Amino acid sequence: MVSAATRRSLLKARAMDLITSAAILPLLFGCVGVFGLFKLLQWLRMRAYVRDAVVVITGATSGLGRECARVFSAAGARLVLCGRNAEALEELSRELAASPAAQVQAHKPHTVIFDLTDPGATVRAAAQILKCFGHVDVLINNAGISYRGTIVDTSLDVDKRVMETNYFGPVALTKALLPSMIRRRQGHIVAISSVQGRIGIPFRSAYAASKHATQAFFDCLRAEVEQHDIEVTVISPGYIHTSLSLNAITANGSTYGVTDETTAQGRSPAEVARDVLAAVGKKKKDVLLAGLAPTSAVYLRTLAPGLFFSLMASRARKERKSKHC
Ligand SMILES: NC(=O)C1=CN([C@@H]2O[C@H](COP(=O)(O)OP(=O)(O)OC[C@H]3O[C@@H](n4cnc5c(N)ncnc54)[C@H](OP(=O)(O)O)[C@@H]3O)[C@@H](O)[C@H]2O)C=CC1
Ligand SMILES: CCCCCCCCCCCCCCCC(=O)OCC(=O)COP(=O)(O)O
Repeated sequence: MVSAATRRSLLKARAMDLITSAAILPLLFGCVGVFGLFKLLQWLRMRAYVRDAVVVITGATSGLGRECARVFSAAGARLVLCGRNAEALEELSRELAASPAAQVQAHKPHTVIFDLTDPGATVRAAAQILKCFGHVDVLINNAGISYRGTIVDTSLDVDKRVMETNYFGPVALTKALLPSMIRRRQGHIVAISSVQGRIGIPFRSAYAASKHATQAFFDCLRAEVEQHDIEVTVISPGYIHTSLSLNAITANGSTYGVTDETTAQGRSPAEVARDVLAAVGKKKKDVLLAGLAPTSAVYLRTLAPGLFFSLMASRARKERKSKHC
């Protein structure tokens, strides 16, 4: 014999089952569907923004720049590849022209060779860049060098070289291309900065200073060119597995020539390049592409500066001991 109370609770359970299957599940699928649709539309809009856009990439001969070239080419962009090594640029240009994406869209990349530390050459290069397709839609200021050394031992020439490459070069190129963007009321300027544009870590003074200057300049630019419908994106990655540490310069200006463990363990440049494409496609203003520790360090610098400075001092002591400097 089943009691009335048990029958009632059985009925209740059946009703709950019905509601779950009749309301919750369709609601859940609906939400997933709407989210999927939103993501698809976002992806389509991003693709449309980049397809056929004239994209200029500095430092395209290596690392992140080369991967950005591959990713933007696959997305259908018309590329102007910049660097100092003509042979490396031509090789990349041939590779991209032969890729399946180029077979469909037939955009052969242009190459422009110049050294960012030479302001005259940079201004002449800007004129050459504008001649390639008649205008620039997206400028990716990616080229850069890093540095390792103690401040006390570093010659001022080294500080200047890092600033010229990472700051004055991109600033000169941006200023030279900006008037044409303003006339067209269209354009997008990207600066590849670094986590070190947000925090200063020991033995990276010149590099961190150049990246802090980059962050500040492009933040000011964003505010000034908003009235002309020009977008500005600053991207601050953490470690990436590239030749950055190998090519870094030391206190006396010589090449460091070592791939640090932090660099070797960094993210793949192809993955970061896809994040750059997404940031551009979504017209993001400021993007920090870093893991938990560097991201926490950035917040700590603002919220608990005293603690951050103690951590950096202890990092300096440890590094000095391990490198006897
Ligand atoms: N790797 C990392 O851990 C991180 C890198 N970044 C940033 O990413 C950007 C790309 O660096 P990454 O790919 O890692 O390093 P790479 O050393 O692999 O590439 C640097 C690129 O910059 C170019 N370059 C250097 N100096 C000049 C110059 N004077 N004139 C013109 N081009 C120059 C190089 O060209 P050439 O072949 O002629 O030397 C090369 O193409 C840099 O701005 C760097 O600060 C940011 C965060 C982390
Ligand atoms: C989980 C809680 C952690 C609390 C915070 C602890 C503080 C940890 C300090 C982390 C410092 C991160 C430094 C990251 C530097 C970086 O990513 O730089 C990117 C580059 O530009 C690399 O250039 P480099 O020439 O230095 O290789």
